[in-house]
Amino acid sequence: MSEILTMAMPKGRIFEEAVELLRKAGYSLPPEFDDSRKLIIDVPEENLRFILAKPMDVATYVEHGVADVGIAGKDVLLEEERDVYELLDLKISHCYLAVAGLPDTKMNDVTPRVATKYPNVAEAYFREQGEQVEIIKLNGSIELAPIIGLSDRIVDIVSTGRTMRENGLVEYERIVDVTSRLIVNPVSYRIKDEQIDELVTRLYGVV
Ligand SMILES: Nc1ncnc2c1ncn2[C@@H]1O[C@H](COP(=O)(O)OP(=O)(O)OP(=O)(O)O)[C@@H](O)[C@H]1O
Ligand SMILES: O=P(O)(O)OC[C@H]1O[C@H](OP(=O)(O)OP(=O)(O)O)[C@H](O)[C@@H]1O
Repeated sequence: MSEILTMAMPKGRIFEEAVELLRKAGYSLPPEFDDSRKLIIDVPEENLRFILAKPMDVATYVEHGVADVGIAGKDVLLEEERDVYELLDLKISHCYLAVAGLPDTKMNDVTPRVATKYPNVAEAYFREQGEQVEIIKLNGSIELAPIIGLSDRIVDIVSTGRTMRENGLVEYERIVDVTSRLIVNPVSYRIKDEQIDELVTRLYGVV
């Protein structure tokens, strides 16, 4: 009998797609996955335990080994740089990170300000461009920042482009494409290699 594998799942918009993918891969997940406020869901028939975390925290649980594997957006992995291995591109929750701002505006020459939920990604991007900027960390509604005069630019997720459009912003540069990834704790990968390989194989077959 193999050990229980603990998987950290991101609550929010990735969750539904991730559950659908796991079901496609043949995992039988109970109705609790469709409508519940539970943060831990055990599925003993599959030898799986699911923990439901904030998307930005998934890699933290996996790095610390309280979850063996997890599903996280590439945006989170780039921002957090956690000590985890990326095993598979699940090709769900497609979007990209971009620099945006009000149309036909230049960055302030003296103190260009960039608002974002992704301070590390933004910092690294502008450093590579040779531009020194002040990063302003926000937790959401990032598109507000240039409209209200808090920043010259934003670095944020774009999917359909609707939020930018409806708030009168334009895209200046595309930074990186984002999809969700299956990640693993390096120690778990050694100890529970057979179970994890099976998970990867089954998911690989349906992505
Ligand atoms: N508009 C989008 N379309 C598709 N995928 C997105 C979009 N926005 C974010 N994502 C992806 O989904 C992940 C989780 O986004 P979600 O909005 O559910 O979480 P969050 O914004 O961190 O949570 P919260 O809004 O509760 O603070 C992101 O890390 C990213 O990979
Ligand atoms: O291109 P679109 O399809 O419009 O999607 C992009 C929007 O989605 C995300 O916001 P979210 O809904 O997570 O809101 P928040 O940033 O305020 O949390 C992202 O931060 C953008 O604002």
